[in-house]
Amino acid sequence: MDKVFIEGLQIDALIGIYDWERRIRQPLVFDIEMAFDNRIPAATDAIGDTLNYKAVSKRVIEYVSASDFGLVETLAERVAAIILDEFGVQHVTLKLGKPGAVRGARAVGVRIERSAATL
Ligand SMILES: Nc1nc2c(c(=O)[nH]1)N=C([C@H](O)[C@@H](O)CO)CN2
Repeated sequence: MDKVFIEGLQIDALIGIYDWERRIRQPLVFDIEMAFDNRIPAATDAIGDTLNYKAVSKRVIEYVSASDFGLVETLAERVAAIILDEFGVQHVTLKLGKPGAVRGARAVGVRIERSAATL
């Protein structure tokens, strides 16, 4: 299946389990891959036939900026559900990285795969 992807989408959010983390905003980085049949927009050359990565990015930025979860697991799950529910995507792979959260690691975080069929 074809994919539409969004790579390295950086968004500042309130996230974390420690008291000091509840008082600051931290950068999060999203890599998102969404299954989509790109043959139709390729034939019509029409933006309306695409899975519009700008529209998805805008929605993810809006949601994550306003969120305040403790765990990256929770946030990743909610963002994946939004993509499946609101954009008619059948399958999504989402990596959520929290750079700088662990000294010595470039980033830590989670990678999840979710399907509309199993929601
Ligand atoms: N699996 C997870 N482990 C940890 C998380 C998390 O969200 N998922 N969060 C933290 C702290 O908030 C950490 O990021 C602060 O440095 C620790 N482990």
